[in-house]
Amino acid sequence: MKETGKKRSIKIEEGQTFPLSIKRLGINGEGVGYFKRQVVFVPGALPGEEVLVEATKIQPKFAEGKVKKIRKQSPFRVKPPCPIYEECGGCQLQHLAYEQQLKEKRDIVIQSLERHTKLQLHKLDIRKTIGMDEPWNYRNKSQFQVGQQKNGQVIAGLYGLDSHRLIPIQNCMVQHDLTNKVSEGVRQILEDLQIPIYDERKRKGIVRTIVTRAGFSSGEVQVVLITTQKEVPRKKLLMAEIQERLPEVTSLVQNINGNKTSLIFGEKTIHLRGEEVIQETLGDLSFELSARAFFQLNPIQTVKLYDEVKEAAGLTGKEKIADAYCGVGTIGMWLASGASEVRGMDTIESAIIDANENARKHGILNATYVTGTAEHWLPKWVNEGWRPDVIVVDPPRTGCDKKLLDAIIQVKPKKFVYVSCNPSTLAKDIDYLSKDYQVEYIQPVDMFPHTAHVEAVAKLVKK
Ligand SMILES: C[S@@+](CC[C@H](N)C(=O)[O-])C[C@H]1O[C@@H](n2cnc3c(N)ncnc32)[C@H](O)[C@@H]1O
Repeated sequence: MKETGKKRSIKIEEGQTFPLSIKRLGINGEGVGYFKRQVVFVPGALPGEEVLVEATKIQPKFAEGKVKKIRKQSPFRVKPPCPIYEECGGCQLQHLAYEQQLKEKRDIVIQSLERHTKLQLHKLDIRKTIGMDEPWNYRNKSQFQVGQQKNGQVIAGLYGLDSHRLIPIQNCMVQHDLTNKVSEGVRQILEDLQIPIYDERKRKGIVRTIVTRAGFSSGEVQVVLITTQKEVPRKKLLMAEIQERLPEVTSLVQNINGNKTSLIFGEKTIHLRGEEVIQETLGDLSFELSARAFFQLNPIQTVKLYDEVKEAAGLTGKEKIADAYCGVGTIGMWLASGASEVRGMDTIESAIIDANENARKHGILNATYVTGTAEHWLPKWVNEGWRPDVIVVDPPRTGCDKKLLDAIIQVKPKKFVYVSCNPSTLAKDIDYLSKDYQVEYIQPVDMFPHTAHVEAVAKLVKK
C-alpha cells in the first residue's frame, strides 16, 4: 500500500468514522479514496461506492480503514461464491463480477503508468485484459499447512489474513479439483493414522505442510509431505494408505524442514513412492516436474501469456533472443523454433539445469541457459560480441535491475518484450527506457482470477 508524493501529516485519527468515495482499486485489491486529501485504503470496498469507513491504522503517508456501511453499492458487487472468502484472504476480488475484475486490472496498469511515467496515455494501446472462460479451479498447486485441534481432528489450510489462525480449506474454488481431493484425502489419512502433527508454538510434532501439484494434461498428482524430521511413525502404513485411497497420486515425496521459518521447503528431499516427477504439457512442450521445480501455477493462462510473448516478438526465424529471468526456460523454448538462437539466464541453478535438460529433451538445439544474474550475463555477452535482436524479460516483482536496463539501452535491440507481474515496476522500468524505446502496446493477461494479481506483456520498440 505505497503512495508516492510529498510527505504529509495525516489529520485522520484512529477509530474516526467518515464518509468516503472509492475512486479506484489499489494494487492489493483494496478500495482507494481520499479524505481531507489523505489517501485511505479500504479492503473490500469497490470503485464507485460511497462507504462509511472507520480508520483502523494511521501511517505517515496514508490511512487504512474498514467498511462500516456501504451507502451506495457498486452495480458490479456480487456475493462471493466461496464460503470462507473473508476469513481466508487468499483471494481479494471475489466480491467483484469477473468481467469487471478484468477491466479493473487494465485500469491498474493505466494508473501505474500515470503515476510513474510521463507517457501520453490517450495515445497508448493498452488492450483489454485476456481473461479465462472458466475462471475457477485454475491453480495446479496447493500448499496447505496442517494443524491439530484439541479433539485430535487434523485440519489443513492457510493462515488467515493478518492472523496466525489456520483456516481449514476443504474445497478451494481456485484450486484444481485434483489438488483439493488429494489434500483432503491426505489430511484424512494423517488423522486416521494419528500421525504427529507439528505444533508451531510448542515446536513439537512432525508433519507441517501438505503440498500437492497436479498435471492438468496427465491427471497425475504429486504429494510432498513437509516434515520436521526424516522419521515418521507408521510411515510405511502412511505411504500404503495414500497409494490405496488416492490412486491419482503417482508421485509421493518427503521434504524435511526442521527450521523455525516461514519458508515451506527445507533442503532435503526424499523420494518415497511412485515416480519422482509428474508430467505436464504446455502447447507442444512436455515437462517433467520434480518436487522443487518451479512451474507456472495456471497452465491454461500460461499458454495464452506465452502466445502473447511470441506475437510481440514477431519472429522471422533469423533473430537472436535473450530470455532474461528464464526460470526453467519455458518462454525461450516457446520462441526457439522461430529464432536462430536463444540464450537465457536465471539465478537459480536447479532451474537452469532443468531448462537445459528440457531443451535437450525436446530436441531444441538452438537454446542454452546459464546460471547467474541477467545484469551480469547480458553485458558480458554484448562485450563478447553477441547482440540479441529481441530481448524478453520476465523479472520478479521488484522489476529489472538498472544495470540490465543500461545494457538494453546499449544494445538497443529492435524489440523488447517485458512480461511483468507488477504494474508499478513495469511502469518505472518503461520510464527509464523512454528516451530510447516507445511502447507499442501493453496486453494484460489474467493469470490469477479473483486475486489482485496483475500480469501484463508490454511490447517496446526502438525509437
Ligand atoms: C517471474 S519468474 C520468471 C519465470 C519464467 N520466465 C517462466 O515463465 O516460468 C522470475 C525469475 O527470475 C529469477 N531471478 C530473480 N532475480 C534474477 C536476476 N537478477 N537475474 C536473473 N534471474 C533472476 C527468479 O529465479 C525467477 O525464476
